[in-house]
Amino acid sequence: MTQAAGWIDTVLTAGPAVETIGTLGPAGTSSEQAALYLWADHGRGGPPDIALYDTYEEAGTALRTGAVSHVVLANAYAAVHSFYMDPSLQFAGAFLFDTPLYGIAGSPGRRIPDKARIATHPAPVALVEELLPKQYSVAEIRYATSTSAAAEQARRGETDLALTTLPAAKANELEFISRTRPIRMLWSVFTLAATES
Ligand SMILES: O=C(O)C(=O)C[C@]1(C(=O)O)C=C[C@@H](O)C=C1
Repeated sequence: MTQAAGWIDTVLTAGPAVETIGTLGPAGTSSEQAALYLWADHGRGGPPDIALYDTYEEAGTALRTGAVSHVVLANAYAAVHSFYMDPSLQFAGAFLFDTPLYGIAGSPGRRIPDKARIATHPAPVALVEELLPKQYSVAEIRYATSTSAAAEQARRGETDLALTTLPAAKANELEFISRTRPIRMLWSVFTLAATES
């Protein structure tokens, strides 16, 4: 079933201009794609100004210190509560946006053991069981800070495989060995809370 992407807009349109968007990197994450979508609809125009951080917490710090005007984060992120609870931050809106395709990928030509070490971000870990071809089983799950960081682990040979996105697989010259699918995801956008004068 397909569903159109759509917006819950509280202050995105009326609030501060979307000047710079901070989110989770490195390049190739779902978050980067979500930030590009946010920029396309609400950015100030011109080339996308997107700052990628190793963690969502670092993106939050960049928002609090004024290095970025907005942060976008996946609602599947376990610590999303820390953004909702922080009185210095303001929920600006949310949008439904499918992630890029996720699948299990490895370096072409590299032997995959029957029991494989697999890198993944914690949020989509259930997709490992869902997508791993039946001839393989999991020897070890190694958690990474993002789907792109997971792909980097597989490229460096620290794991046999990674659960990652299509853009991150391409950037790290990995090849999918499983079927792929997107994740229907709600994304939250935060700005700095307006200060009382
Ligand atoms: O690692 C990424 O690509 C992300 O953008 C993060 C993230 C998440 O934290 O939930 C985003 C959506 C998916 O559920 C999996 C991972």
